[in-house]
Amino acid sequence: KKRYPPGPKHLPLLGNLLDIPRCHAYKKFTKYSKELDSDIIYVDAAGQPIIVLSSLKACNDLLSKRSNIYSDRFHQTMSFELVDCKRLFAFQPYNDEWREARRLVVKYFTGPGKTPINNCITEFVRKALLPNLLNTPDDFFTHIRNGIGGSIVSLVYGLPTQREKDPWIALADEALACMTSTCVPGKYAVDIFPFLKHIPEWFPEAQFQKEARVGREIVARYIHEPFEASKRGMAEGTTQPSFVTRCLESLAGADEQKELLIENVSSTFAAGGTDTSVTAVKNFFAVLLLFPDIQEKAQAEVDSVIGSGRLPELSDKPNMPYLRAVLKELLRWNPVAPAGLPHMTTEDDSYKGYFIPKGSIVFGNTWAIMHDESVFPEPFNFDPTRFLTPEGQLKADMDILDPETDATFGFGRRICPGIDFGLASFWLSAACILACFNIAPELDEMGTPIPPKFEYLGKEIIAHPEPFKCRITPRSKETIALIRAGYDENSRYI
Ligand code: HEM
Repeated sequence: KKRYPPGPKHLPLLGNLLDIPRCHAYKKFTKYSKELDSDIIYVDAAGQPIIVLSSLKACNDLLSKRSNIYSDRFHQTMSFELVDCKRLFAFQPYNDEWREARRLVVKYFTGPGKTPINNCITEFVRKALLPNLLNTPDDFFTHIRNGIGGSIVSLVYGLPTQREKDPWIALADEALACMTSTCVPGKYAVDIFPFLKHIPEWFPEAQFQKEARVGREIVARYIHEPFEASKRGMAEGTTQPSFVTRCLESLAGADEQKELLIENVSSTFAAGGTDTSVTAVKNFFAVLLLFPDIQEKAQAEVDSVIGSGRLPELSDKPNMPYLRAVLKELLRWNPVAPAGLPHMTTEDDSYKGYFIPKGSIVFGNTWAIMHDESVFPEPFNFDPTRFLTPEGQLKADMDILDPETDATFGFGRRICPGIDFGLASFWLSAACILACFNIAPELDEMGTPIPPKFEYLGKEIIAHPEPFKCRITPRSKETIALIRAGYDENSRYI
């Protein structure tokens, strides 16, 4: 008899389907893992095996070291078929089409030659994020989206981007919301019982069909329209050099198949980076509000490194260990993608004597890994010093797990290809915000600070905070002048 990993008791047919919550499922998985004292657990979703790995070692052993059989994606009827995300390589099975897409990304976005990426991030922070925060601070959620998301869209498509309310970013936003909310495992009955996809939209309880139709239309527009606009701009000479223009030039005379590939890679890359990086920066605002002492200490470090008369640059990063530790702690304390993106096995396997069937959905439970008290004592406390030596330098030999490199960005062959981009935009935004602004709680009519409240609904793959309020004020006249000098107020465009 096959010995499956330990798991909660399950019902016949339904298995643990009724035990898996629709929100924050990773927390329930963490609880099971603790109760069963095992870093590998087995959950049965109406016959669909789910393996949850709750230690970095188990994730590395399986998702990384055996990534030849752990790199497939779960075929979710809702997102993959009904919303038609199958064109996006993040959702694609582990096959030649995915490999070809991934090769293009690696060629253009990773390794040496990242200067265009860094320049683009710097430009968007200085010409969009900072001026917008200065001019209309209450809309900071939108500004983060426009500043961070805009840099990715611009880098990929080279289209002129508006400093505020850019229509391409708005379209990307809408499409992302559809993608991330429809690919949550266990959320839709049609993912468990695929025959439900044949139910018509007018049928009672077929709300998912309406959601799928709306999502399908937006995702199709998002994949196609910016790509076509970029091609048009290339012909008219109005597009800046970008991933799309470079690919099309190097594949001159490319056939329709190759164009579809470039379109797929562009939209996936732009989508993969936007929500994640934007969420990390929103979480940074939350931390500044919650821990004013940390804000003060990080500001002191930034000031001491940049002196006066300039803004932080990416090259300052090695000289700001405290800020780096704050950002590591933020990625640990509140992971952007707490359960990562599920992988799937393509062959039977065994681990620690347990049988793992082919076709299992495999989660690397980042939340559990980052809140393991044996690795991070008092894991729910926000404490950047856990990454620092007593002298205030970053621990060199990271005897402790490093959230910048471990788990946060996934595992194995599917690991996030936007790590460099994500970390650079996160760091530069944080350093510039600290250099230019004080972030404080809102005041009530009596002038008393309102204690900040944060809510994470946990309904999607990315754990974004619900909108919250804060007071963002420039730190000095000098910072106002520096921000104003960095962009052209008379132009709508960046
Ligand atoms: C804080 C920032 C970010 C975080 C936390 C993050 C996290 C992740 C995670 C957990 C995965 C799943 C990996 C796996 O399956 O094991 C992923 C995949 C991916 N990410 Fe990121 N990411 C970030 C930024 C970015 C950026 C900036 C880009 C692009 C500009 C990007 C593009 C992608 C793509 C295309 C995939 C799909 C890879 C594939 O399936 O082959 N990400 N990311």
